Amino acid sequence: MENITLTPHVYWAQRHGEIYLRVELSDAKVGQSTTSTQGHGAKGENEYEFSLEFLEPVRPEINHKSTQRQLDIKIKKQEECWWDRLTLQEKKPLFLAPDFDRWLDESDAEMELQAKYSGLQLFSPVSSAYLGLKKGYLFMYNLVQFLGFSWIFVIMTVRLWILGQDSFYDTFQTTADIMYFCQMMAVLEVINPLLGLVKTGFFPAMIQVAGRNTILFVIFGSLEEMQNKPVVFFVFFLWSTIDIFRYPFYMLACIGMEWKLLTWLRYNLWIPLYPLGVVAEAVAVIQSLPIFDETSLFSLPLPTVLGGSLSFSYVLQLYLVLMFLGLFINFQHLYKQRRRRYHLKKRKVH
Ligand SMILES: CCCCCCCCCCCCC/C=C/C(=O)SCCNC(=O)CCNC(=O)[C@H](O)C(C)(C)COP(=O)(O)OP(=O)(O)OC[C@H]1O[C@@H](n2cnc3c(N)ncnc32)[C@H](O)[C@@H]1OP(=O)(O)O
Repeated sequence: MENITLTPHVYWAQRHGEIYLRVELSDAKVGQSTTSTQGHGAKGENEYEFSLEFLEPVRPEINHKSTQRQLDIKIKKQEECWWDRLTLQEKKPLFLAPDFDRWLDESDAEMELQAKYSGLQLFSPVSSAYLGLKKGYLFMYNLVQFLGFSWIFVIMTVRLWILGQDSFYDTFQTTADIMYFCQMMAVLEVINPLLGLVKTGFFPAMIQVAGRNTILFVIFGSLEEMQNKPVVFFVFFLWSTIDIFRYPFYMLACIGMEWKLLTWLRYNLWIPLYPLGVVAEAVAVIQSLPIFDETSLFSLPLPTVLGGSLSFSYVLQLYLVLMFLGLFINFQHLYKQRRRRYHLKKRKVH
C-alpha cells in the first residue's frame, strides 16, 4: 500500500534562548529535513511531516533525539528573548499545542535562569512544588474574583431588566456584601507583585485598589445617605463589567492559554470604562462632600483658634485631584501594556 504523508501532533514550549518541540512519534527515523520523519504515530507506521514558520529567526543547527515514545527537538533562538507565540501566523496550526510538561511562563522562565546561575535546580521537588502552588493560588484567586464580580454583574443586570430605573436605588443593599468581599480580597493584588508572584507594577495596582476601596469603604460604606443614590449603581456596574473579563483572562494566562476575544476585551474595554469609572467615582465624592460637612464624620480636630475642626470634605477635595492624577498614571500604564501586547502584530503590518 502506498504511504501517505501525515502530520504528527507537535507540542511546544520555550525558554529565553530555546524552543522545545515534542513530536508524538515513536521510534522516529528523521530524514534529511528534520520535519520529515518516518515513524509510528497516531495513524500507525508512516511518513510524517510538519512545517512551522517561526515568529523570530532561529539558528540553523537543530538538536533532535528520538526515543521509543517521542521525538524531542531543540532549536536555539537567534536572539535571547521571550516570544509571544511560536509561529509567525497568528492562528495556531491545528497540530500544535503547548507542552504542559515543560511549559513555563516568562517570569517562571526568568526564575529558572536565576536558579541556573545560582546553581539551584528549578525542577527540584521543592521548586516544582512552589511553581505548582503559585499557579494554583493565582488560579483560585482569579476564579473567586471572577465568580464574585459575575454574581454582582448578573444581579444588577437582571434587576435593571426587571425593575428598570428603580433598581438604581438599592444596588448597595443587594450587592455590597459581595463587593466588600471582592475588594478586600483585591488587596492581594498589591501584595502579589511585592512577593514577585505576578509581573504587575506595584504602583498601578496600589492606585487601583486604594482608589476603589476609598470609594467603597469610606464614601459608600460609612455614609448611609450615599447608599441609596443611583451613583452606586454606575460605579459597581463599571467595576464589575471590566472585572468579569479581566479575571478569566488572568485565569487562562495561569494555565498557558489564550482566548482571542477575551484578550481583546481585556486590552480594549478599559479605554472607555476607566475614564467613565473615575467620573462616576468623582460624582460620588462630590455628592458626599456636603454630607461630611453636615455630619462632621472623620473631621480632624484642630485647636479652637483654628476653628475647632477641619471637615473631612477638604481631604476629599484633595483626593479628587489625586483621582485624576491616578487615572492619568493608570491610563498610561494600561496603554503601555496594550502596546506591548499588540507590538508584534504592528511590526508584522509595517
Ligand atoms: C498619586 C497616586 C495617589 C493614589 C491615590 C488613589 C487615587 C485613585 C485614583 C484612581 C481610581 C481608580 C479606581 C478604579 C476604577 C475602575 O476600576 S473603573 C472600571 C475600569 N477599570 C479598569 O479597566 C482597570 C482594571 N484594572 C487593571 O487592569 C489592573 O488592576 C491594573 C493594575 C490597573 C493593571 O493591570 P496589570 O496587572 O499591570 O496589567 P496586566 O497586563 O493585566 O498584568 C501584567 C502581567 O501580570 C499577570 N497578572 C496580573 N495579575 C494576575 C493575576 N491575578 N493572576 C495571574 N496573572 C496575573 C498578567 O497576566 C500579565 O502577564 P503577561 O501577560 O505575561 O505580561
